[in-house]
Amino acid sequence: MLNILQLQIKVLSSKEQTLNYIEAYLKKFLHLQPDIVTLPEMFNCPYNNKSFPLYAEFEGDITYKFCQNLAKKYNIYLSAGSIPEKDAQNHLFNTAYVFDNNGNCIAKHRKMHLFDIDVKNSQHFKESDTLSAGNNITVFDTKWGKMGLCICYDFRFPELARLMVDLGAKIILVPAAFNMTTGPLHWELLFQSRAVDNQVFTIGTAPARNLNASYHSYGHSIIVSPWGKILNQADFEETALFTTINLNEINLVREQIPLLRHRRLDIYELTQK
Ligand SMILES: NC(=O)CCC(=O)C(=O)O
Repeated sequence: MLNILQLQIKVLSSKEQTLNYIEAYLKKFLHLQPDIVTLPEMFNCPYNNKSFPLYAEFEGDITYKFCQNLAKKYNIYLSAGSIPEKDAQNHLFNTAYVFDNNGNCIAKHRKMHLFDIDVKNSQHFKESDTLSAGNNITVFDTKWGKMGLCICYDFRFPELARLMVDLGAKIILVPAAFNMTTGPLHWELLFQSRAVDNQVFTIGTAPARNLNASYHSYGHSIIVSPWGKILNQADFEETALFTTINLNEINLVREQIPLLRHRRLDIYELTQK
């Protein structure tokens, strides 16, 4: 059994205030004894290209340290959403970290597929105006087994999820911030599809909607079982989702519907370069 707490928080314009707020908000739910706490994509920065360079931090700076301490202080695994990260060459990345309950960083993922879309008379966003793409598939060990980590638009690519599962991931963590055009159509569908195809738990954590922000998050943080069942889902407001999952469900569904074994790997293969 694994207790998951997803914090669908609002992103404030002051980074310091957001970090303080996260700690205060988390404290309200600690009595539930979460094992893993998850945060949204770009949780310390308004989601827009103007803000990414302004809020960006080197690895090990204030937000990183805050997350490390939070994990250790409250004895939780923290999937620390994502933040704008800068490197020594001043490249910016959309980067997700996971910390264990001793505050050790056990995973780092730089968003591989940048969110560049242009829907006619509707949602336009071009992350590549400011951000560079990461090049690594991220699967990491925990005491509950292997988990995969990707960020929002990354999750649209079924090849990535399948490669994570081939590397042993049993849960896929997705800090995300879908929008009001694609969210209502694709959000649930994607989390259920990836869960059903790969027979894993999928966990998407989004920011709460802020109508004063330039980008309106769809919210709807979600957790789906390997059967494809939505176990819990938020609406758009600030909230915390607490869900207990049974990892045995992965084996059960895989024994009863042996999709991964039934693949015709003699005919086709998916390989990582
Ligand atoms: N932040 C993102 O990557 C947004 C992805 C999104 O909204 C989509 O439709 O995909």
